[in-house]
Parts: sequence; structure tokens; C-alpha cells
Amino acid sequence: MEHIPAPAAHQRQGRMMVSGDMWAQLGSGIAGIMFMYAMFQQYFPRQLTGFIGFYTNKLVAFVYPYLTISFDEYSGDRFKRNDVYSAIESYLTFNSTMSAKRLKADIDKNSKNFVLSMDDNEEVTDEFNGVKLWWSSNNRSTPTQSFPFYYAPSASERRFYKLTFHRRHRDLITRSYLNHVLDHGKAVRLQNRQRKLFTNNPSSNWYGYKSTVWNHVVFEHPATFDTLAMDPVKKQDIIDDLLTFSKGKDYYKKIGKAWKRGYLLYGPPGTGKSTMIAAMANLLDYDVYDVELTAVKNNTELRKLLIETSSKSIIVIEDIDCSLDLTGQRKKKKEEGDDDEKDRLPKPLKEEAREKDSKVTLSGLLNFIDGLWSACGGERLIVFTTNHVEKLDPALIRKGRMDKHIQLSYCSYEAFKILAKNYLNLDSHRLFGTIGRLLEETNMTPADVAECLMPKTIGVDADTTCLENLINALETAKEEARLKAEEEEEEAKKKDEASAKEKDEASAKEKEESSIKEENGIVVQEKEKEKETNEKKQD
Ligand SMILES: Nc1ncnc2c1ncn2[C@@H]1O[C@H](COP(=O)(O)OP(=O)(O)OP(=O)(O)O)[C@@H](O)[C@H]1O
Ligand SMILES: [Mg+2]
Repeated sequence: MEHIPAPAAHQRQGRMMVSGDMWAQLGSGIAGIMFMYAMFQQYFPRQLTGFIGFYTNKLVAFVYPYLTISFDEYSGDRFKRNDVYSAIESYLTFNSTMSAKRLKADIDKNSKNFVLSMDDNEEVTDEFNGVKLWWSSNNRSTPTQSFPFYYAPSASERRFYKLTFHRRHRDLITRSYLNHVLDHGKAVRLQNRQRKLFTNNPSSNWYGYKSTVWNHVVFEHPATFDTLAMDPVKKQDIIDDLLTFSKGKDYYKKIGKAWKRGYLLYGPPGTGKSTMIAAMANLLDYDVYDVELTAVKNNTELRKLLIETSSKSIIVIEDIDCSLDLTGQRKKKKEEGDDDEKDRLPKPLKEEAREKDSKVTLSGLLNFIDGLWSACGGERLIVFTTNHVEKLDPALIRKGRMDKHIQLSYCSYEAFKILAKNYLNLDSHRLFGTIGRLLEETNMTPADVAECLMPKTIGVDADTTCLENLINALETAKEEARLKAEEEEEEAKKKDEASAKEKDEASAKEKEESSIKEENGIVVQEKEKEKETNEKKQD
């Protein structure tokens, strides 16, 4: 057993006591400082606290050579997520996975791979042109004390990224590095983003924490131009037009035009207008904003919706002729009619009915398409669809607003071949000839043809059954069209006859009236003559 000399043991004991005391003193010192700090925060006048804080920061800045920049998730009105924050998030996703110890996981746009990003309160380093920088993700608590009943935990926490770097690199960081982060971040975001299908919220739901003017779901429509049944030449023309547009950033800048393009898709129901929009979005990898115009109260709201759309998107207004009365005269008529109806309602309901009315006007819509605001963001397609192009105001669809008018019409033989390939995987069949002839003779929409081609049984010769079904449907449609044409002809004939009869009757009546008048005229003349002779006799 080791023998410890008495003085040494005493010395060691003393040392232990000294270090024990020291920790105790340090602990109480820290507690004291914390207490003082709490008192300082609570009782010092606000202005004085700010003043002291300001000079403390100055002092620290004097001895501490590092600068920090923070990027809040929600800035300004807090209703819109800061784009810079999102870009940094994506940039760090790319850079942080190697160095950060705590990561968050999400799933990529194809739902196939995990996307890892830096978790909250984590720090990573980055290097740019040989300069070292530090990024950290933080939470800032801002409790809402004055109205505790409004307290929402999520509302009180603001997330932000903090960038720290040596002050001698200030110029490099603010001029080059931040742009580099933004560009890379945006590129990564585009790569990883899930495309979305948006629709507008009614404006009554626009206000409140994190409420948005657009609601969205993930866009997953499988339509492509390959599966779209239409004339191949026309299809290629549309594809070329779209691709040229999407690569035309510099060209549009050069010619001084906003980087957007309008498409008007028109044709009977079931000819593939909505399908084509999905194919466009899939071709260009764009988001889709489906505007429900009847839920937009006025032109200001329409503009707000436009501002909140992102670039690389298609803004769609379906059935534009039904969404609004866009020609002055029809609108006037409708208003008059509506007012009659509304007048019969009790007063509060009347007000409500007026409130609900969309007051979006033609000029509001024109401004939406090509006003000054329409240029913000860039790279946007605006697509209108309609079944009745003739009903639209010419101002709305003139070139420059709706640059390309695309007519989608009944199924042609070429279109049928694409459908047969899609639905039945058939390139040729002995019945193709008959179908081709029938398609030339009658009108059938691609939607109806597609329905006939959908296999309904899993038989030995399911393809032939489908094609025969189609032939039957085409023959029925042809027969119906013939009967309808006959009926219409009959009706037109009847109408002609009726109008001819009416004309005859009218002319007979006219003749009768004129002869009566004539007779009356003769009688009057005779009476006047008689009167004259009587007067002469009296004289
Ligand atoms: N040209 C086409 N190519 C491929 N499929 C088509 C085509 N046209 C229609 N279809 C099929 O028919 C269905 C209806 O088509 P879609 O909704 O695109 O028609 P629409 O022209 O938008 O009709 P509406 O005017 O009633 O809105 C789609 O689900 C699609 O499968
Ligand atoms: Mg449609």
C-alpha cells in the first residue's frame, strides 16, 4: 500500500478543496450574472437596454473579427416564404450532407431517393475561393406576450440561417459568394422539386399565419406529347414552339418582350385540351396554376394571384367563355337579370350575393395577361381553353396576348393510330382500313375513341373486340349524324315554308288593306264632291 506523507496528503486535500471552492464560486458567479441579466431585461427601460446592447455589439465587433449575416425563413409580411432562404436551404442540402452530424430527410420529386438536409441548430463549413465560411441553422423565439390567447407555437419560432465569415472577405462574400449560393441553390431546387398543381384559394382564406393564395398538390398527370392523339405535324409544331420558348430567355430580353407566351386551345369537349396542358407541363417540367376565375372577386385579387406565381409555370384558365361574361353587352344583360333576382332577397342575403359576385372585368383579365405586372418572374405560359372560340372577345385572343391558337378537333386516322398504339399496343390491324374510312365520314372525339379502345375483357382476341366496338360506335354515330342532318334539313325546310307562308299572308293582307284604303279614298272623294255641289246649290 502506498504511504502518503502527511504534508503531501494535506497539500493534495487542500488542492482539492481549492478546486471544489473554485467551481462553487464559478457556479454562483454564473448564476449571479444570469440573475442580473434577467433583472436587467425585465426592469431596465427598453430604450436603455437597446442603447447598452448597441454599444456592447460595437465593442464585440471591435475585438471579434467575424461578420454574420442572417437569412430569415419568413421576412416582411411573413406570408410568403423567403426565396433566398429556400435557395440557401437547397444549397446547403447539397453541401451539408458530407459534414453535418444531424440531418433531416425528405423525399425527392420521383419519390425514389432521399434528400438530406441540415437539421436545426447545426453548423457546417463551406469554402469559396480559398475562404472559409460557416453556415448555421437557427431558431429565434419571439413569444407573443401581449395576446397569450393568440399564442401559436409555430408562429413564435422563426427559423433562420446564419452565415459567418472574416470581415476582411466582406466584398468577396457579399458580391460573389452570395450570388453563387443563390444560383446553385436554385439549380438544386429545380432538380429536386416536386412539380405542383396549384389552384387559387378563395380570398376569404388569404389572411392569417402562413396562409397562401394558392393551394397545391403534387402534379402527377402522366400525359405526354407521345400519348397525345393528334396530327403529328401539328404536334411537332407545338413541341418546337414550346421548346423554343423555354430556351428563349436571351431572345426575349433582346427584343424587349416579357418572357411569356399565350396559348389558346379550342375545340369540342373531349378533344384533349386539358390533356395537352398536362403534356406541356411534363415536356417543360413546369408547375401548373389552375385559376378558378369565379372565385376571384376583383381585378386586384387577380393581380395578387399573378404575383404569387413562380416562374417556370403554366397559368391555366379553363373554359374561359363560361368563367366570366367577358363581353360588355352580355355582362350588362346578366347584371340586369341578376339584380332583379337579388332584389327579391332579404337585405343581408342581398349584400352577400353581391359580395360573392366576381367583379373581374375584361380589362382586368387583359392586364393579367399582358399588363406591366405580367412580366414579373418570367418564363410563364398562359393557357386559355374554350369550347366556343367565337364567343370570346377578339381583344382577348388577339396575337400578342394569345400568341398561338391551337384547334383540337375530332379524331383523325393519324390520331386514332396513336390511340391504338397507346391503348392496345397495335401498329396495324386488318380493321384499321374500315376505321380510317369511318373516321373520315363521321365526327368522333378522341375521348370517345379512347373509351372504345379501353379493353373491357381479358379475352384471347381482346384487340379485335375493341376495334369492332369502335367500328360499331362509329357506325352508330354516323347513323345518328345522318338522322340529325335529316331532321335539321326537315326543320329548315319547315321553317322556310313557314316563313314563305308568313310572307304570302303578309303581302295578301297588305293588298287587302290597300284596296280598303283605296275604296275608302273613293268614298271620301265622292262625299267631298257631293258636299261641294250642295254648297254651290245653296250659294
Ligand atoms: N387528343 C387526345 N389524345 C389522347 N387522349 C385524349 C385526347 N383527347 C381526349 N383524350 C382522352 O379523353 C379524356 C378527356 O380529354 P380532355 O379532358 O383533355 O378533354 P377536353 O378537351 O379538355 O374536354 P373539355 O372541353 O370537356 O374540358 C382524357 O382523359 C384523355 O384520356
Ligand atoms: Mg378540359
